[in-house]
Amino acid sequence: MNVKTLHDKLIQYMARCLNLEENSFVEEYGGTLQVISRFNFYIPCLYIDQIRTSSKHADSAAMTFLLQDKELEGLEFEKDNEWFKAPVLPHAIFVNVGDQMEIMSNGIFKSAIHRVVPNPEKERISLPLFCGPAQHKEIGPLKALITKDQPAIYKSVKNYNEIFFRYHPTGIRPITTVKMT
Ligand SMILES: O=C(O)CCC(=O)C(=O)O
Ligand SMILES: [Fe+2]
Repeated sequence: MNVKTLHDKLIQYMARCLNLEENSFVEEYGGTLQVISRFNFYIPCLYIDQIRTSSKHADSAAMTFLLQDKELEGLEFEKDNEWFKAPVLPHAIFVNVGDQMEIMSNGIFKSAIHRVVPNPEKERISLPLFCGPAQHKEIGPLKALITKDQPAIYKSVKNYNEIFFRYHPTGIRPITTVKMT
């Protein structure tokens, strides 16, 4: 199964979980899936507290597929102000919800806040695939998820990656800048 097939299946199931027509998210993407891959190589590092704090983020993508280091843990997720370690599961693909899925689902699927804790002695690698709509496509909360009781909480956006990389280094959580006021 290739990445597009896996990705599209997953967002079809996610649409069905919300009682939506199964292609609702696929159609919001406008027919193009953009996949950006990155190879993360973490050198041994003693500045554990600084890196732990500065690496906190949620991904800009809609969905991230992440292949983690086969031996070394390091990834942690935040829930209710507590941090939880992602286990080392060789060859497993971790799936994260990113900001663009939070926007399209009108806040129902929350983007996962995570961070990486460096190891003082060993190198670590990871390979994320950031999947989302093409950047020229405007996306927003799906119409079927906007009601009188639950109005749109996010604005429609284009090129969210640009917004993300403008705000992320400043410490402002990028998704908060596209909230309805
Ligand atoms: O290295 C990891 O396990 C996570 C990397 C990550 O969160 C990212 O590249 O956005
Ligand atoms: Fe990430």
